[in-house]
Amino acid sequence: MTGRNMLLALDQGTTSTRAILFDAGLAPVAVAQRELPQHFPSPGWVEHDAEQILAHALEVMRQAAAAAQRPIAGIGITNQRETTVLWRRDTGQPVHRAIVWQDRRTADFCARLPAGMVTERTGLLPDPYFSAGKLAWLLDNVPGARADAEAGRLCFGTIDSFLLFRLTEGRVHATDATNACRTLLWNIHTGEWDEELLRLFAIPRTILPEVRDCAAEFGETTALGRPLPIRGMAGDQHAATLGQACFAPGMMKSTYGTGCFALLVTGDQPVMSRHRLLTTLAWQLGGKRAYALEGAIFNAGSTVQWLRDGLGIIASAAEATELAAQADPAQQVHLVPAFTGLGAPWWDAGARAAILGLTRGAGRAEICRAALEAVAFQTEDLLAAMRADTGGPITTIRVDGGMANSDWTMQQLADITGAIVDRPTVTETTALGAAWLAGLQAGLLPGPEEAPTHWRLERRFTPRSGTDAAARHAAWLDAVRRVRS
Ligand SMILES: Nc1ncnc2c1ncn2[C@@H]1O[C@H](COP(=O)(O)OP(=O)(O)O)[C@@H](O)[C@H]1O
Ligand SMILES: O=P(O)(O)OC[C@H](O)CO
Repeated sequence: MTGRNMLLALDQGTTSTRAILFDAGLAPVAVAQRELPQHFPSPGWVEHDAEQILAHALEVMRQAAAAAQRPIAGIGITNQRETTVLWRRDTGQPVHRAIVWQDRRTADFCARLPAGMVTERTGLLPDPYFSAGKLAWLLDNVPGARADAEAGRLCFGTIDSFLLFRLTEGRVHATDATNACRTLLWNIHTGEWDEELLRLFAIPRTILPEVRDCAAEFGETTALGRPLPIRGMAGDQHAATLGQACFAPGMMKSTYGTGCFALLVTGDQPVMSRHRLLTTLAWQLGGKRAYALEGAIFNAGSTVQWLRDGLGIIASAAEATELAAQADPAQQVHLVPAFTGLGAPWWDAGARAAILGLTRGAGRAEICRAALEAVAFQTEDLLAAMRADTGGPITTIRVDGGMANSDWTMQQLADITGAIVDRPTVTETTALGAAWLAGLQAGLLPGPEEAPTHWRLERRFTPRSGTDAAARHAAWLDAVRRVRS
């Protein structure tokens, strides 16, 4: 970076909202965070209070920005994807709580959709995970919403779009292409809202945001006490791909937070998956789209949380690793973490979690090992699908997210997948990617075609021989077969 300006990233995630101030070398200098309350009004339903998200976003951005000793050249926003907000154009007030990506209320509706047509246009599957079904539910279930929407009185958006609207006091109703491509309403081939899909979901065009590049002038906010430009925007997994500097086809990042999201960059043409992966945007810059194959696993770190809070067999996430390392290698215990069904490549909403292979000799250590190993096995299932879709090997995985802190788990990941696992020095890659986008737009950083300056290796995990990886993975697949609905 040639200037000395700073960059502010806002990472609005499923369980927390974080702001990170980055210095001129893209090193984090200040962090502020708030946990986000979750609402579960019915089994399988998950909601967030969008006003509370805004309040937390303002609070953490103000805290982090207070540490800035130089001018802030731009704000980058990154967010939990698919989560759906519908709000009044005149006041900015949401008409209902946000419906979160994990929410399954539209499962029956989605099961009736024409899967081939939806996948061909969006690269996605007609699953309740995505926004369009949630938006249709809001229009049909909030009194007066459909009439107000048709009269142009409502706005739809994902969290990025809602925050932008409010940060700019209603002047800008926009989103970026990576968030748009997760709605099930945006055509990944044309890069536009798709008329056929709008008809299928009965969505009035007037409520949709304008779609911009990930690095663009999104408007100015005065919410931090001085005018600041918003210059970057991307869904969190796409921002993490940029933060991991996965700029070339064949590069892959895998984020192990609550869930796990693996993106393999495939280049400037979409690779349509034949193995139930998602075809998605990696980024859109300078009007040009880059594509990726994505595998989404719904439960990764959340399984460790369940061991701690549900079963109560560990006191901290770190203890799971300590116990796993002591487990009896002769015990063949498997934990299939299908707490909310199975994501890619199975897409089985009815599957439920199970622990299999227990004997009287099995205990806490073996269950912890099974929980951590499940992450490696599930990643291998995604990699197998990616290899089959692209016809090429995957040699290296760049990892991040809370669970990537577990050295033992990362070594298992290398052993099971046969790929090198690289962990960078900055594991806040989502925020890093958003800051990078803002820096790019501000003209302070080079584009993806030039050698990245913001990625440095912290630790490399190399696959070991003699670990019976193939036999262990085969036993895992047998366990998955048993929990399928
Ligand atoms: N040392 C560790 N070993 C295993 N899991 C861990 C460890 N540290 C954190 N985690 C898991 O990582 C998750 C938090 O990661 P984070 O990236 O902050 O998630 P998110 O952004 O989805 O909220 C938690 O679910 C936690 O159980
Ligand atoms: O909030 P995270 O980090 O769990 O990410 C959520 C994903 O974007 C959902 O698709």
